[in-house]
Amino acid sequence: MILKRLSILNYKNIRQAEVAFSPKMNCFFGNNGMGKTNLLDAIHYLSFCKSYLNTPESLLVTTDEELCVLQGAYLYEGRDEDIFCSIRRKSRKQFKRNKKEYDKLSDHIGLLPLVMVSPADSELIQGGSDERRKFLDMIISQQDKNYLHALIQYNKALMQRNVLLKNQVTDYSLFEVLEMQMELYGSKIYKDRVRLVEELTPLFNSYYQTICSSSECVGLTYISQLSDCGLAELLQQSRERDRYLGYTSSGVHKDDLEMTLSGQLIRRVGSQGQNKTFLIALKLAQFALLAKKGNTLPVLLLDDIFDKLDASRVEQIIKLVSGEGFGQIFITDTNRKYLDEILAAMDHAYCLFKVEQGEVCPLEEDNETK
Ligand SMILES: Nc1ncnc2c1ncn2[C@@H]1O[C@H](COP(=O)(O)OP(=O)(O)OP(=O)(O)O)[C@@H](O)[C@H]1O
Repeated sequence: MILKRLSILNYKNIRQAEVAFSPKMNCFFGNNGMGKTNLLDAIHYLSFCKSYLNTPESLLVTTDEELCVLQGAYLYEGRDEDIFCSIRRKSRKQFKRNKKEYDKLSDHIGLLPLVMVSPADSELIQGGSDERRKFLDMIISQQDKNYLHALIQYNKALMQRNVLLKNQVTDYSLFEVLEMQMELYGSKIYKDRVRLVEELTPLFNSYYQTICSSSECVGLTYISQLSDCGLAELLQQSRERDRYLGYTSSGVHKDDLEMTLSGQLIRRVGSQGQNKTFLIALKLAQFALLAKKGNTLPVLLLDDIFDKLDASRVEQIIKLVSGEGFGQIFITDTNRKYLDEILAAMDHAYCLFKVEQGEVCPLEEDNETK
């Protein structure tokens, strides 16, 4: 899958842009705060109907404007796909595929697979378990519509159970109905997450070892109460405690993905460069898995990935992304040095852009096919 052209009207600090991309490597450089991340975020929005940075919709529209429009022209395994999105302040957004509006935005998820690596990923290590669950859920949802459906239904039942708990309802038959639904959808979510972590781990280990060129030992372990007990039983057992707490304390919404370096939690022992390497390896593993299981290669967005990495790790990453196995790549950096190294190592077509004050300018002299 390839994003051929992107047009942007009033997305954050990008007031207007019409950009044609290379099917392979697209590099963007510019000073801090110029709009490089915003550009990648707009591409992310077209795949996931939301900002990667979880920016509220009202803050996506340029400060003094009312309407934001994103339009992407894609080539998907030989056929054209046009994706259109308009966001108006204080109004429902419109999302269309080939001029037809979606009934449900969830129908769009997975159509345009995409993996983004961003400085904001540090939250995966430093943040709460919800960040890590979202990461797993987002990968599986891109491959499996039933998973996204199960997640939506599980969360609905969970919210309803929490309302019963808050209102101190004691009619257990009402709990039973909701707990049956949570068991049904929760056990699918649990099994799919277990399988994902099993599949991701060897790929992740291999990328980590390649990038750090040493034998630092890293690990991923999925932690769930469901590994010892069925969810219906857990929920029934915890009803009294949950009524006291006012929320549901057991279930797949409490699961976690443990991330370790040399057997210790990486958030406690990892250096900034080790954390960054860990996250890049994890995202490349995600890419490899989506590429293997899907019908098309995902788009890869690499936002400012070289900061904090030593020269040898940078060299390994440059080798990886300029080699085979990837499709279309968008990469940003504050200076051209690393981007030029990537372009020098490649034998494919590429585009190079300068991003300045929200304007995306192609550099004609570099815009050649080798
Ligand atoms: N809704 C908005 N309207 C106008 N400008 C906005 C809006 N939201 C964010 N911005 C501006 O976008 C700029 C940030 O852009 P972005 O994060 O893309 O920078 P960047 O080029 O990636 O920088 P860095 O190299 O520091 O990561 C900031 O100047 C911010 O004020």
